Amino acid sequence: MPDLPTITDARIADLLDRVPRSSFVDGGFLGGTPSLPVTDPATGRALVEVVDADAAAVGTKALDAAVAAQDAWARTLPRDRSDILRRAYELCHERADDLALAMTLEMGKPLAEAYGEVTYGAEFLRWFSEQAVRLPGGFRQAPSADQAILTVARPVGPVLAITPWNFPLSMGTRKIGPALAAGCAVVLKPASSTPLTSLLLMQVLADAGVPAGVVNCVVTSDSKGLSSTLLADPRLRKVSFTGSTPVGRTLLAQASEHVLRTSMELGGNAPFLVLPSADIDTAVAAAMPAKFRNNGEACTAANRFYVHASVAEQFTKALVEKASALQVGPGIDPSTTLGPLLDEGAVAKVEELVADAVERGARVLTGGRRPSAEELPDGCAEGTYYLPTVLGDVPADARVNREEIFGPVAPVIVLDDVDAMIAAANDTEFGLMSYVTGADLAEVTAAAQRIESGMVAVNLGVASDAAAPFGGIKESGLGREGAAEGLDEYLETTYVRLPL
Ligand SMILES: NC(=O)c1ccc[n+]([C@@H]2O[C@H](COP(=O)([O-])OP(=O)(O)OC[C@H]3O[C@@H](n4cnc5c(N)ncnc54)[C@H](O)[C@@H]3O)[C@@H](O)[C@H]2O)c1
Ligand SMILES: O=CCCC(=O)O
Repeated sequence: MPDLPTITDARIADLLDRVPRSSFVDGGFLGGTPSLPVTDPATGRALVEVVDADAAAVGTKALDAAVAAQDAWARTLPRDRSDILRRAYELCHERADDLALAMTLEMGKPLAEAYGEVTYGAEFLRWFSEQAVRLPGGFRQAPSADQAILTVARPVGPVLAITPWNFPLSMGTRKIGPALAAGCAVVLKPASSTPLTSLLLMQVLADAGVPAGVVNCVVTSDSKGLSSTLLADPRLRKVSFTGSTPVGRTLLAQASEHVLRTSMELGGNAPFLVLPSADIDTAVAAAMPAKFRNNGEACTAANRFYVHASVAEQFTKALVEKASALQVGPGIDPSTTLGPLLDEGAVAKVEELVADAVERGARVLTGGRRPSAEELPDGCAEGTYYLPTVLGDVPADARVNREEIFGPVAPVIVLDDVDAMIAAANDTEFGLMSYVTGADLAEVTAAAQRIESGMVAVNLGVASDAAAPFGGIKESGLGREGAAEGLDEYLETTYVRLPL
């Protein structure tokens, strides 16, 4: 990680002056009058306004462009698609300062983490540039005849990619990378609260040589209008969604009309297990990013800590110590390690969940409130901050055990039996991420295999990797992103039978 740059008002003004402010369709940014504010959660002030696209009209225009570009892109040599993706990866790194600052400004993550996301997000472009020239396919002899079975991978066709605000760059590249590698054209719809990073990504892709129409980006506050228009259009062949489970459910229902391929990366409720054999330093070192990375606003965030009674006191004490040492402030300040939450609604939800837990008997061990204006740097009083929080004695019926907190709150539940810890971990409709910490390999492996989730991190707080299949089971989603599995989501298999 390079030293973080000093962010001055002039630097922010320069970026905001250059960042595109409207939808990107058929190779160009559209005109229009900006009216949709993008707010800085660190100060509560509007950064810029962007053009709020008419969902049906601009959505259809974007799909027209994607459909027109689809065949030629599918026929573009895999080597050429690979080279373009590779160039886009390089450009993301060359433009890391702009991309990172845009993310910190529009959603609040600390600048160091925003640079981390540039690396992570760009990696999907590099990984899939390498996969573009390794499309699957096969040739085998039919067992009962002198005939052959040939399988050929083909792109599914135009894709609608819908992304959330919490990882504005990587959630886009995790879809666009494999889609372009497979030969699919894309209409991206970013969250309306964080359009700037996606618009900068459009510039990256265009400058890398992605032809007009192959990637389009519709910025609109009317997400329902956009999805209902495009999902009703039979030319669209796939929807890839990252966001909350309720919205995913709606999109799955809409996608059934034209029997679309779907990929669903949905909500989580990750359990974090501290087993009897856990080394406390290792467990806490994993717990900190598992809980507080991205201000606690990650689908993978540890939502519930099930700690074995034999290590509970030591673990909780160490977690409280580390959590209370986090530096709350605006993401652009290099000393900040916990930035503001997205908006007032996000803080209100966290307050509500903490109040519910406390009413039911939980104890606030640190935090448990918003910081006062005096505890924040000048100019940040209107920002949407919440102190890093650890709750003890959290009862099983508290809402924090069931609902995604999406904020910097760690509920600790002490249990004296490993079976009970695993049963509690699995007592949720979600199954995205889980964390297991322990030094006894047999104990850890047994627990990891019994937890119902698409991903398990052992003695680690982050498992995300472009080379790994990311995704959930149960109501956390369908399909995988990243790795070879991530490319398969954008391919259809055609089977050809041949005489030998
Ligand atoms: N599994 C994953 O990989 C993953 C990654 C990041 C976030 N998430 C989840 O996303 C949620 C937080 O993100 P969010 O608040 O932006 O989620 P969200 O579901 O509210 O919104 C996600 C995206 O869907 C759009 N949207 C909302 N309603 C829509 C509709 N009816 N039709 C079409 N689009 C619609 C939004 O504008 C946004 O672009 C959390 O639940 C988090 O766990 C999951
Ligand atoms: O918010 C969920 C995505 C987090 C990640 O990809 O690491």
